Amino acid sequence: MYPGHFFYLGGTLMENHLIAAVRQHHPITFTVANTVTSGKVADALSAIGASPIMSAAPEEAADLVAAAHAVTLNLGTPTAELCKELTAVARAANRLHKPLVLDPVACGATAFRQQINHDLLTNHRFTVIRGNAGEIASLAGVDWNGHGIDAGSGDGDLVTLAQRCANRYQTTVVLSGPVDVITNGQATRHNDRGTEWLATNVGSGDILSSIIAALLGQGADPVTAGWLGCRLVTTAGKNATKGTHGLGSWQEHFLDELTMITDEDLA
Ligand SMILES: Nc1ncnc2c1ncn2[C@@H]1O[C@H](COP(=O)(O)OP(=O)(O)OP(=O)(O)O)[C@@H](O)[C@H]1O
Ligand SMILES: Cc1ncsc1CCO
Ligand SMILES: [Mg+2]
Repeated sequence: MYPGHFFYLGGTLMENHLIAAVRQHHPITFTVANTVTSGKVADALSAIGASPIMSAAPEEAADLVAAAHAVTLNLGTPTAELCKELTAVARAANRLHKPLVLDPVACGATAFRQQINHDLLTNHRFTVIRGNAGEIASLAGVDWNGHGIDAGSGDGDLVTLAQRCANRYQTTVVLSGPVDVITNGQATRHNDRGTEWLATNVGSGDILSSIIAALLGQGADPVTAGWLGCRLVTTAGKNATKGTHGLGSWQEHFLDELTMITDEDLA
């Protein structure tokens, strides 16, 4: 824990104060990013008040984890070389007790991605796994028609799916989509805000995963961080639709809304 971190108060975390705390303390949020959305994730983190840093060099993995308040492994563009980095970062995060988030992008799409995710989840402990329904189904070993980086389609109850994944890996799962499901296998929360622009925008999920890490870095418990991360992203996304003409203007408004968001907006 760090000075200024928030603790449980009478059993309830002061969710609203977490945003203020992030703006005041700027938790260093280290993302091993994908090569597509790295800049978008850094901008979104900066907009909410966090201090982003991205790196893919195993040589500095331990030093960066030591400096960071929380870490995200985003598996959007994996390579054999990057696997050294992923392992070094995950090992350091567990050793130094830093919150660790996994974004298993398109993990069911190829045997290569399946193997990397399997190895990471077998050898390291993750605080949160954040993925869409197709990704969480793949990790849970449930049949699903994934669609590249998108959720695709499948049968079954999303809460059961998320709980199964959480129990399998002893972690908290944030299953994102039109309704977000956040569960640690026992406690479960939902967030039903949003806009289809979030699905159209490439990297909304990547942004969400790293924002959840920033909230964990500020001392939030995993279910609270997952729920509040979803609430932040979907509220900013929804408010950004005003005066939007297309994806370009929505993206600009979205960053503005993330910057200006208030407790009343989130309520
Ligand atoms: N159809 C939708 N309607 C409303 N909100 C949505 C919809 N789809 C996704 N979202 C919101 O978008 C955010 C990102 O979730 P999503 O499931 O799209 O991630 P993802 O598929 O991993 O995205 P990406 O791969 O582009 O990073 C979540 O906060 C979720 O609530
Ligand atoms: C489009 C795309 N391809 C690999 S990662 C990525 C960004 C969404 O995660
Ligand atoms: Mg994704």
